[in-house]
Amino acid sequence: MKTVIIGSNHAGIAAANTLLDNYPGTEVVLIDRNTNLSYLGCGTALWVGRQIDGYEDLFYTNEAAFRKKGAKIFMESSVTSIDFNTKIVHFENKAGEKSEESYDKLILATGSKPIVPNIPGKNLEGLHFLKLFQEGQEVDRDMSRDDVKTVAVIGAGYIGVEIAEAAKRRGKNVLLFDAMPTSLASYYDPEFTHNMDKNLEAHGIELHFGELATEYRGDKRVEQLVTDKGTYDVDMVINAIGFTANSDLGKDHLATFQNGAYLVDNHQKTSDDSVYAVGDCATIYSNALEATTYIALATNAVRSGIVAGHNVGGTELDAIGVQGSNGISIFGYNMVSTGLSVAAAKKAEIDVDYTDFEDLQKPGFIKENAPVKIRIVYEKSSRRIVGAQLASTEDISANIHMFSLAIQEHVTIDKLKLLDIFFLPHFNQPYNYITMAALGAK
Ligand SMILES: Cc1cc2nc3c(=O)[nH]c(=O)nc-3n(C[C@H](O)[C@H](O)[C@H](O)COP(=O)(O)OP(=O)(O)OC[C@H]3O[C@@H](n4cnc5c(N)ncnc54)[C@H](O)[C@@H]3O)c2cc1C
Ligand SMILES: NC(=O)C1=CN([C@@H]2O[C@H](COP(=O)(O)OP(=O)(O)OC[C@H]3O[C@@H](n4cnc5c(N)ncnc54)[C@H](O)[C@@H]3O)[C@@H](O)[C@H]2O)C=CC1
Repeated sequence: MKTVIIGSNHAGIAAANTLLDNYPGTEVVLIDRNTNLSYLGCGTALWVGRQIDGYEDLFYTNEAAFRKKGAKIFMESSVTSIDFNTKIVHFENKAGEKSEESYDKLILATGSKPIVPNIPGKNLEGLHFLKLFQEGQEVDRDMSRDDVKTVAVIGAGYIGVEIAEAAKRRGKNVLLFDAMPTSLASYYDPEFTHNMDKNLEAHGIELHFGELATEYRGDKRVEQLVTDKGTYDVDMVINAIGFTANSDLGKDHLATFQNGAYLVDNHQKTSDDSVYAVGDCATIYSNALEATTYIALATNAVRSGIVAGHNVGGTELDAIGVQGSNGISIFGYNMVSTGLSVAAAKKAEIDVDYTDFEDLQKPGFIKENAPVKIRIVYEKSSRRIVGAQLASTEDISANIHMFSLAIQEHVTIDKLKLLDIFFLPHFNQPYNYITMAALGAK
């Protein structure tokens, strides 16, 4: 059997490795238009902000590794069209030479693309996006210019907040814009984002929330950013207002979601029996929403690639859905969340309650210690947990995995009240904040 995989980043790589490692004899062909594969975008801000020495270690595999496993791999080759009837993929390399590959099974792993603000001045120099490794390099180069003193970041989601920190660490004046009234509004409730906003301000980042960019102005290069509330002199702009699915190749043939992502079942199969879709170009099932949705995360890309790989290889494997668990660490302030915030639940018309608690991570007699804020969100009628948020300067990240499992397994808030949580003063308190928050639920 021959499988062609279009896109060899996180999702495509996971699917290819699953097939190559578990199904000897399977013919695998990978096609990608980029020069590199496996770039960990999460490292861009760390590298641009000089928190790590360089980008070299942000790649975890390469072309040679796939050749060694017996796969055919075509890099710098763009798939231009797919004939779904004859099962042939047409592609073109950078020299313009056209080729084709037939398939028995096709895995679409074409990922996502940044949403482009459609405002005047969008072709000026000094405007950036942050998706590809090469775009990270361009941002890094621009930040190295002495005449780039003020950087505007549009979008205070995960990419925006992380790159705002990086720009500040590079000594720039940083203006951070978002349409919403706080940073990270899609992931956390205001009681949490306000702390992050204070943290950003305390580190000198100028916040402009509830403000919409309307124009980039300049001669050749951007010189001003105009919003619905003011005009700002800037030397560089980084746009980070979210991703949308890159489904150009199959959107006329395959069923799609409202944002264009390929609709997939729990085997990652699309509406065409021979075609699978994985990662950022596909939908995902949310256990919190109990519905199909779109969540662009590398973690989901890898898991969906594994599921598709096994199903294509011949082993039935059901995806179990996700919670969209995520985390961020900015100037030492850590936030993690999973499932739905109260705001997200309201938007999805799920009637929820929540319980909050705040306490030190460890008993008061331990010197190295900091407060932790927790919110657990649960559905009013069923009392199932649908979300959790934690924030602290302590490393509270591992707590969120338990809440992810709780959402997946439909655990109620009441089940959490007497959960066996160990105590050791080096780590936590006997009256653990998870227990205390659960006990406080209405
Ligand atoms: C700056 C940044 C930081 C991030 N940080 C995190 C993080 O901390 N945690 C996390 O979970 N996620 C993070 N993400 C999100 C994560 O990177 C994506 O969810 C992930 O890359 C999705 O993987 P994918 O393989 O589905 O798609 P993509 O990474 O988008 O890869 C798609 C591939 O398809 C190829 N392709 C597309 N069209 C064609 C075509 N026509 N022909 C040939 N090839 C094609 C592309 O060249 C690309 O290599 C971050 C993203 C960015 C940009
Ligand atoms: N730590 C992590 O897990 C990371 C995850 N990622 C993922 O990569 C994807 C893309 O990241 P982001 O681009 O940061 O998307 P995002 O969805 O995290 O944030 C986009 C932000 O832009 C704002 N916005 C939307 N339209 C706007 C407009 N016209 N003007 C001003 N603001 C506007 C939104 O309110 C939102 O705060 C996301 O799925 C994200 O979860 C990215 C970086 C790190």
